[in-house]
Amino acid sequence: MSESSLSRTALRTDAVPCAGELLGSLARPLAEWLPRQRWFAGKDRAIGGFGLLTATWLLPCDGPGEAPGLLHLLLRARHHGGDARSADCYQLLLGVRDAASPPPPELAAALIGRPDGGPLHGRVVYEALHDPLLAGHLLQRLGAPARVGPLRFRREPGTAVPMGLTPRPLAADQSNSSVVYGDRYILKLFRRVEPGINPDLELPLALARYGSGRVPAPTAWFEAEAASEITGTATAQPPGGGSSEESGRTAAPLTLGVLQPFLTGCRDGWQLALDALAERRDFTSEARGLGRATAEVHTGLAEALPVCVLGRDALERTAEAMTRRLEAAGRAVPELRPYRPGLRDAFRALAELGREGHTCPAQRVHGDLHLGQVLSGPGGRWSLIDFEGEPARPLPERRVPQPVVRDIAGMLRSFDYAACQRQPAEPRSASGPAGPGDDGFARRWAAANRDAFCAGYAEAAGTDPREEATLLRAYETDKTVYEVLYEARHRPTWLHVPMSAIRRLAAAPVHR
Ligand SMILES: Nc1ncnc2c1ncn2[C@@H]1O[C@H](COP(=O)(O)OP(=O)(O)O)[C@@H](O)[C@H]1O
Ligand SMILES: O=P(O)(O)O[C@H]1O[C@H](CO)[C@@H](O[C@H]2O[C@H](CO)[C@@H](O)[C@H](O)[C@H]2O)[C@H](O)[C@H]1O
Repeated sequence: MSESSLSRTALRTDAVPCAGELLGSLARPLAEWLPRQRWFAGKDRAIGGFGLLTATWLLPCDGPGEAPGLLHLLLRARHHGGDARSADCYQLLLGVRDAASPPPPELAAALIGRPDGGPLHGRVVYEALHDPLLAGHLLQRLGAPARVGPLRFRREPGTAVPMGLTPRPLAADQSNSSVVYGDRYILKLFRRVEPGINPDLELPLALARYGSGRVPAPTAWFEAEAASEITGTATAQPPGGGSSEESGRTAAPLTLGVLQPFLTGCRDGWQLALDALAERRDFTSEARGLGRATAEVHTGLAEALPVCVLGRDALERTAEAMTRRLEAAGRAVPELRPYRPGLRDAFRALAELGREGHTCPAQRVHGDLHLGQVLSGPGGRWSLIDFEGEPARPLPERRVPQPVVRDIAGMLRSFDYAACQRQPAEPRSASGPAGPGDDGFARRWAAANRDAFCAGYAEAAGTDPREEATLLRAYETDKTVYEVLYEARHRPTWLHVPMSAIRRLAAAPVHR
């Protein structure tokens, strides 16, 4: 969470009595469990303390032997040595059972721990989404718009949510957590949350209301209300942690989860691309269709949401921001440092474009488009999902209108990523994917699909992104820098994938 949004976030611990003690009893198990979660952003630093923003019983846990309780928490995890303003805010849904009737063995992997003292003493807490009883209860809540303490459950008018669908948590390696209900709906629970509507609700809702058939339309969602008053504070430290004081106000509600139809019979673009590569099969017809689908979504977003034009100042500021991201990534990833001078040229050329009087239309975009974010359904029809944007960027930044080439650059990078996968005939490396130089086929395959994607985009949009070479180059460079940081943090054995593109981009002259 950014400093400014954090300081505006008020505390709402009124929904649960003894919130401070509650947090105190959870601090130790959470300090061990949180850093192991894929969606936890602060893996590189120890947790220094927690602050509770809201705590809400969605199902009370009343006494020994009772049915499981469902406890909703929004808490801040402060990094060791950092202050409250550098803390991230996370959403947790905890199952709570009496230790005398603990969760059944099939929930063993979902166990978080046994709180020591406080109101949860003698209880077992675990990931609620893995418990069919509790995941089912959440669906009921989504089907019946209501307020529960600081939480508000909402449903799109004219929709209904069927009850009794069997839940299963999605096993995918995700930035958030999802549950599929009876293969009919999928609920995405956002993990690291910030004040403001999440673009993964805002954009699909706007597109669906506009009439786009390229996105699953949100059926229901829930959010934490903006609190106008500071109602209290509760902090707790894990073992060895320091102290923190928190206070503030918030203006915007936080989007916490979105329910949307589950698209059955689909495969994601990443799997399809890898299959095509493994079978040495042409993929250009699919890539062309994907370009068309992307252009249609862009047209819908431009119709449904505000657009603007980036002039000299805005293009210069964009180039500066890209340069700052490059410098920051260079500080974090030493491998990137030698290539910075060549990469900066791409950003300089963008600023120069602005100074020469060029302008560029900007609008809301997907923000993190890649082959894993597109699903191919019956007849090969593409749908786009996950409009959250790059999870590491502050939410206000993700909601700013941008040139459409940002998404195009993302997808072009993805074809390059796919081409870095080792061919099945070769032994699979335990240390991540191979390099793009493995064979000429993969390199040609990526180039052909990058072209086909742009051609498809041009067919539907009427403008060919390849004609905006300076813009595209700057955005592709910026995306690759982001990927370097992402891989260094999350999948170090994949770091060489964006690094091979960095070498190419840094060496190739920038043509204007
Ligand atoms: N509406 C949907 N229908 C079918 N599968 C979906 C749908 N939405 C998401 N998925 C599946 O769930 C996975 C994770 O969803 P995503 O929105 O990308 O989550 P995250 O932001 O956590 O990465 C996707 O890769 C896709 O396989
Ligand atoms: O899908 P997410 O919203 O979690 O996006 C993040 O993770 C992606 C990886 O899962 C990452 O994408 C990068 O790897 C992909 C292959 O796994 C590749 O297709 C993309 O082009 C590449 O950027 C994405 O950057 C990150 O934000």
